[in-house]
Amino acid sequence: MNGGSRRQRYSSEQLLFDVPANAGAGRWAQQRGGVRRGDGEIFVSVEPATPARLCGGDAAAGDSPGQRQQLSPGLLDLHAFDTELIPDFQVPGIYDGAQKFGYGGGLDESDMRFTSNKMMSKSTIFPDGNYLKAFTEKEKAAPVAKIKVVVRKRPLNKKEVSKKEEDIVDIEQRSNSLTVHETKLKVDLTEYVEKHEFVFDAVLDEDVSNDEVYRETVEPVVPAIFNRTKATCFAYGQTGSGKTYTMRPLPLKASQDVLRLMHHTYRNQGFQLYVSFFEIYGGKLFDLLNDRSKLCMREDGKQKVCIVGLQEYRVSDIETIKELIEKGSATRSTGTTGANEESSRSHAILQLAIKRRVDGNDSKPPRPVGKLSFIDLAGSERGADTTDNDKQTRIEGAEINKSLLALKECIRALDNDQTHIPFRGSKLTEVLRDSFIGDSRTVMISCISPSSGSCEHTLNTLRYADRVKSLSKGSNAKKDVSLAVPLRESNSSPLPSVVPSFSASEVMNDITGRSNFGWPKQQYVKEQPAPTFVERMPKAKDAVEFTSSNIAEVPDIMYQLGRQPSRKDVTLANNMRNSVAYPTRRVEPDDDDEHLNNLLQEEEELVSAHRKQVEETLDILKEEMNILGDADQPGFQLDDYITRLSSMLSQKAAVIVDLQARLEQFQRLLNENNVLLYAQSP
Ligand SMILES: Nc1ncnc2c1ncn2[C@@H]1O[C@H](COP(=O)(O)OP(=O)(O)OP(=O)(O)O)[C@@H](O)[C@H]1O
Repeated sequence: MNGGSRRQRYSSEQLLFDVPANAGAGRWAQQRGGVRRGDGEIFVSVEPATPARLCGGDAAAGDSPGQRQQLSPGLLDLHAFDTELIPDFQVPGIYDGAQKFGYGGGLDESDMRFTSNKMMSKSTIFPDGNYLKAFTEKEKAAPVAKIKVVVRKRPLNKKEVSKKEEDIVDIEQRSNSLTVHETKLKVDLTEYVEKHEFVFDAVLDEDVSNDEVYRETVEPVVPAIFNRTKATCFAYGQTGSGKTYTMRPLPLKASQDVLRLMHHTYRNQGFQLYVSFFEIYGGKLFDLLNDRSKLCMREDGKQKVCIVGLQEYRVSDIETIKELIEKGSATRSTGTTGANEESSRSHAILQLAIKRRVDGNDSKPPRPVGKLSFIDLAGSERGADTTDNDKQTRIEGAEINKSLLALKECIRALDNDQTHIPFRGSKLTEVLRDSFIGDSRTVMISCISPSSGSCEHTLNTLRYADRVKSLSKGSNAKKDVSLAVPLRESNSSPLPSVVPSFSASEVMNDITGRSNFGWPKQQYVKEQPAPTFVERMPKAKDAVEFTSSNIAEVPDIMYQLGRQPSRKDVTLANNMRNSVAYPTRRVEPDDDDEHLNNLLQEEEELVSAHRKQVEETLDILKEEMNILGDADQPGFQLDDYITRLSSMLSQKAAVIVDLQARLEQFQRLLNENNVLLYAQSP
């Protein structure tokens, strides 16, 4: 049938299809017959003579073609059949076979959306959100990158639209790149747009569904957790950027795949699935599946982290998992921030653990095999969220910042195969310790808002993602390449009329402070981290005070000055790039550790200073109670009362000022570390 195509036999392949939940025989049979070939369409043939077996879930099995079968939700397992090979796309499946079996119909291509045209990677989304999917042994064994960084942009929300904020993020899915258009002001107050371009492993725009996010991120790592791999998927981004929206569906989808593999590919091999769900809030652990009971973290003799008291539920059906996830999510700590009414104040960690009972021995506990952890991080900017929130929120922010910094450090250390991994940097990384040692995979989903009002946070998120990406060995992640392009709008007066004409070398001089043409220096020098660039530069003692970005950006600076850089300018910039030595702060591999340690030490000192302040205040309070008591007594000495009260108030003020100074110092350090987070070289 359908001549002209090559034919391929999948005798040794086993293809597993998830049958959509509501795709009983009726639905399938009622579809219009046949599936046409072509780009993105499927064609399937099961030859009458080929033994094909349909089974799975509660579907009735039939062993020979021509036999009518009842399909119901579950798994459809097809093997040993022929199929036509269609260039670029093929799905060996059941549709024509189904006709032969007497279904009288297949699926029309309009009912199917293929998201991949890779051989043997087949996924179909039905309009109702159900899906048909096939895996092969080959697919299972496909290597998965150790660190994968994916960016997801959410749509503008109503609030942003009503404030007339613009979408400033362009996504180019085909090249996995995105551009942020940042509007800035020149010295003469005309606007210009600075473009920041990034490349990641995948970029997903606002139209991409949660199903597609799953396929791009977690799906490829699922088979690996049956093979001793520990995989971690986390979402990162400012509050309201869509972390929870993105993360929430992933565990359930992964569970479906895990169950499918357990019940089919690894049938009768003793694998079991366990679910746990907890949160880290203010440095403490709470079980989200056990009335938020407080948990303790302990290390055993082998330095393995155990969370004492954490309830793990053994699950074997998707409904139970769904209930558990819903229960845990409802228990999670949320609060309100300026950007999100239901903001996560904690890091929520949901773990799917695969264990194995060896030789059916029920007396021994099952052995841990692999684990998949989903982390919905609290908003990344919460530490800086000091304006419209209270003290408690700011303390939460400090804790969150610390854990994000520590998380980045751990990923970096892991990817460098460093022996020392700074797990102790935060509760989050301590908890994840066993997910990071051995054969591990990390998927980071950076969530960004497209709105102009969130530009700074978006850039910070992307820089963090870029940093994580650049940690990945062999990464060819393009760094934040910024280009300043004058706005062509009427209110932007063209700069050439107001600025003198400079050559690149003059601009270079200006950057180095030798001459500033009367213009404030900052106007020319963009804050522009260039993570690996400085590292690659040779060091020299007496080199001028350049930053890595200054030189790389000469042509950009020329643009800012309204000048089109000539080829000579660009060449000069390139030459400078290659020859000038950089004395900028070189970040040694252990610098981050040191910062982290400083931060932790400062934090300890702050807490003990606070404790001292409370004790001292209590003493003063007692004293105050005494003088108030005296005031009620006959013979009350007013002069004495005034002197003592004045002294006490001064003491109280001094103690508070002292604590305040320490707190400010700590906040500064946090902010610096935050800057480092985005700007450091690996
Ligand atoms: N891709 C998207 N498509 C449609 N709506 C989205 C998308 N991403 C987020 N939203 C909506 O935006 C709002 C904020 O999203 P969400 O709660 O996931 O943010 P968050 O990053 O988890 O915030 P926080 O850190 O404060 O918890 C929600 O109402 C959510 O439904």
